[in-house]
Amino acid sequence: MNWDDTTDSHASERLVGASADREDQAVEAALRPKDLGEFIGQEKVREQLDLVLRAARARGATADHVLLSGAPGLGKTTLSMIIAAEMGAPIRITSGPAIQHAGDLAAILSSLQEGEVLFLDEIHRMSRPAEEMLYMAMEDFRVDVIVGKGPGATAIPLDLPPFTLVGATTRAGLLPPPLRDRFGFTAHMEFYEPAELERVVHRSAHLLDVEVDTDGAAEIAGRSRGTPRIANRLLRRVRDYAQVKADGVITREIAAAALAVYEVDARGLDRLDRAVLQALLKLFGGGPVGLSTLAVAVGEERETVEEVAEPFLVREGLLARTPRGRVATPAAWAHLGLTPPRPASAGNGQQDLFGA
Ligand SMILES: Nc1ncnc2c1ncn2[C@@H]1O[C@H](COP(=O)(O)OP(=O)(O)OP(=O)(O)O)[C@@H](O)[C@H]1O
Ligand SMILES: [Mg+2]
Repeated sequence: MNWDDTTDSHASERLVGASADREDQAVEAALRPKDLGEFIGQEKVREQLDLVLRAARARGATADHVLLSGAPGLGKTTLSMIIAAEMGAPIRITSGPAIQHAGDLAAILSSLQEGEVLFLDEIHRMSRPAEEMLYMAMEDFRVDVIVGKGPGATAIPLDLPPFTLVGATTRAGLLPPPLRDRFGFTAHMEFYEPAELERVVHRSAHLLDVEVDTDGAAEIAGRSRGTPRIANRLLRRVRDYAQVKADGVITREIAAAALAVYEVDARGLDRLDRAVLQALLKLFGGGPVGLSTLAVAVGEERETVEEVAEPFLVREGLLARTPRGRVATPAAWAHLGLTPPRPASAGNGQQDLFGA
């Protein structure tokens, strides 16, 4: 069992989880931007990638290998498809966990057409032997196919047509340096600004034939945790609400009322996030408190608190991880509408109790 699995299973139950759930998978294809021009935000990545692809096209060459890193739902799969589309090349899609043996990879590589894009999702979860085969394939467009077993085994070199590997990972830090170094271009995807997510909401609303006004889109964007996938998911839930409870048009009021039903607050925190903050503030005076204690207080596993709730709370500046434990920031008190206790050093009577 590894952390990825724990996190994914919890995350996919949440409306604000960043991993794709079944419904996302069904509708995402329809919402994916098809070319770089349609791809919203990530200005630097887009500009750089545009140059890489244009130059390759001008040379009539296959594009360099591209590594895309970034949190779930930020557009890695989407970009890989855009790369293929921009190069006018077919795309083959597979993932690290699907390649357990070097032979699996050899079979895929040897069937690629010239110029084809091979999208390798979750590349950090590939097996070691497959990874080593990939080094040679990326660098020399060649693999050694091992035939036979034991002392009689021989390596038969096989030339591959030039192809473009697009690797995606949520954890660039887990990639071995020799693999990372073999990518000609590495793009790190950042979380999106609210204004960019607003554009995502407007674009998706248009594709889904839903009417949303400026404030309505802003309200959804503000609760989407910097993540287009979450923006699209919240939009679908708000659309349902607008259809059932109103005239179908998404305004700020409708968006806020709908997301209140789903317990996603104005900053995109859900019930678990708020439970963690509330325990930290109300039971432990804002901390510091140990992770295990905090987890028991909210009735969750340690890993769930650490992997599912905390990253966003930390990113939002609501919670800090310190060597002495978890500590709430002033912003956390403000967000829950609570008043922080006065610090002991300000002299609030405790000194007298325990002093000489
Ligand atoms: N820049 C963008 N502009 C518009 N929509 C986007 C953008 N990036 C992502 N999306 C939308 O968000 C959804 C999720 O994107 P995508 O599947 O590419 O994320 P991912 O990074 O591959 O996630 P994972 O790590 O879970 O595989 C897609 O349906 C896509 O429509
Ligand atoms: Mg993906």
